[in-house]
Amino acid sequence: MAFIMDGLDAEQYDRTYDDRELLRRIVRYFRPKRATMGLVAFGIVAHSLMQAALPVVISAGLDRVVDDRSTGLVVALVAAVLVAGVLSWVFNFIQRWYTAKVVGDVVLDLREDAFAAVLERDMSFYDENPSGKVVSRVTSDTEDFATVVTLTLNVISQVLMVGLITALLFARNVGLALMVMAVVPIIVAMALGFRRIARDTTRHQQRSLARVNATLQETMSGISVAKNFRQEHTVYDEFRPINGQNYRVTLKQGFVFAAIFPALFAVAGFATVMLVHVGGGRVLDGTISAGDWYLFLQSVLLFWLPLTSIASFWSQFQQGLSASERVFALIDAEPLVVQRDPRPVGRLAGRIEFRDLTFGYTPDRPVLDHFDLTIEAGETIALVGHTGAGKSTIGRLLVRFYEFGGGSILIDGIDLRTVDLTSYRRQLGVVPQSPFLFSGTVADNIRYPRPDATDDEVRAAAGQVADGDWIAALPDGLDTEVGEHGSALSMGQRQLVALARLLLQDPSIVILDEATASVDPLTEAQISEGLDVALAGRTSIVIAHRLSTIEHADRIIVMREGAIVEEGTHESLLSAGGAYCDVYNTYFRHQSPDYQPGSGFVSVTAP
Ligand SMILES: Nc1ncnc2c1ncn2[C@@H]1O[C@H](COP(=O)(O)OP(=O)(O)OP(=O)(O)O)[C@@H](O)[C@H]1O
Repeated sequence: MAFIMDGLDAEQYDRTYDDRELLRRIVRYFRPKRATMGLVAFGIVAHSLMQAALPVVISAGLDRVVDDRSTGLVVALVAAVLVAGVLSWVFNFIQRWYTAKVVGDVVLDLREDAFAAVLERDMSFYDENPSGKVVSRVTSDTEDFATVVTLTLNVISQVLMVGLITALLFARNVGLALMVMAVVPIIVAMALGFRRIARDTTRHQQRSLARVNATLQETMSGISVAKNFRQEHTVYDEFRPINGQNYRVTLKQGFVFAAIFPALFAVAGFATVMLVHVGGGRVLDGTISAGDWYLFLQSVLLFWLPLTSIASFWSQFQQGLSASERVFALIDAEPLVVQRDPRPVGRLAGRIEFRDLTFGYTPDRPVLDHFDLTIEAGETIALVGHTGAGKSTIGRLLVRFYEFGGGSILIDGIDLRTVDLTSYRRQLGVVPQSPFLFSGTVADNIRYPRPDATDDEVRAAAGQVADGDWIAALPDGLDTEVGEHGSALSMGQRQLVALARLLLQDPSIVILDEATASVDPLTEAQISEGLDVALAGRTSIVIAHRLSTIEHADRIIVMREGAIVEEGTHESLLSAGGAYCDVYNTYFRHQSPDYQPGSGFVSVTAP
């Protein structure tokens, strides 16, 4: 059986709440909806009363008709049944209408809270939790939570009905009523026994569905790569076992749930048979009237149905409960990046110090180990080194996407752990290798860091990048729609938009991961010009991939395996013949204007 559960372990941030804690959290969402809940309660009580009244009216009518066979009595009985039926319908409608309203409102709130929590999570959270799984929590799990609520309200109504019928049965005939009651403990015991197993299978089912979602999501985001390499069949082969697992887990859940109803109905059916037998005998020997016998048989039907649904309710209730548990776990996930005593920062000069910094994405694999680096305000440094050396990691720690283990980062002498992240990040301009553009126009994207910027300010920022020449090449200028993720623009154009966005933001510190993708010489020149303007007067950390950047940098930092192995200017490092020369030969040599294939190597003389 173990293979069915492969990969369905709890996620790291999953919590297990006890039922009371969970219910307390759920109730908190309902408190503001008291007025509507009042209407629901009214509908429940009135509907239950009407339901219970029907067999009483008919039973009393039957006894009278037996004694007095008048047509008027039959007509009155029909009218009474009709009125009770219509009222029962109206109250049922009120109950369900307002239940739908309350549930809708609560799901709305819960989903907003879950989404707000998703936005708050650190980047490390997204490393560990594929976006598809997170999406499942915000969508289908909040939906399942709604089921809990609808079910709970139905069950309250059912309990009320069972209470009324029980009182009625005892009032009519204690002996028969006791016979009916004898079966109740058996049904309750069966339901309770079923409770735990239902919750476990349900939790597995939800996790496996989240796995399906995560796989689909990943496939969709990488579909162009898969098609490029003609790997559709591999993607399909990976999806099949995950989908198959969901099938098996869902089937198991179905079997578990399917077992409970027949078992409960068998017990209830047995009790009804006994009642027909004993009740019929009593009518024959004149101990009870035919009306009473009818009342018992009808009431018992009204009694079993809610009771069996209360019992089976546990299964679905558990399903919703484990869904809400997952949503609350998402909302409650502890942030790893914690700002102690955060204080807003004013305009920063931009002096950055990494002191004895230690960090690893996983605790057992440090990427930076006792790392030291000081960058002066306004200085431009170029980080170079082979792939995986830790260059991007430095930028990510500076943005505070991840929490570091030891040491400190100081900005203008202030410990980064004590700054208010909103005011700090406003002064950080981050340009990733492949700039992300949101759907909308070029102007919308430039305006992104400062939504209040005027059209003139947006135009001015765009005009500062390479004198604005690039705008003329866009079909509708700044009003050009960029398409999903900027797909309607070329890579070079996206970078130019990102630079204009940076200028509008006017940060003190820039972290720029230079694009590796090559662009045409004209765009290359425009980007180069744009960079000169964008970086001027700001502290800049450039993960450099372009020769012109390293040539213009104030200082080049050469990294290897998370440590600085060399630093200096382009000329000084070239003449030193050390690690930089090796990096130069690999990445930058061919970008020289005098480059001839197989030429331009500098000799590496130092180790
Ligand atoms: N999100 C992550 N989770 C786990 N390990 C990571 C993560 N990101 C990077 N790493 C690891 O950390 C190390 C440093 O990565 P980093 O991205 O900083 O290198 P880099 O020098 O910027 O490389 P590149 O030039 O290829 O971007 C690498 O060994 C990488 O595998």
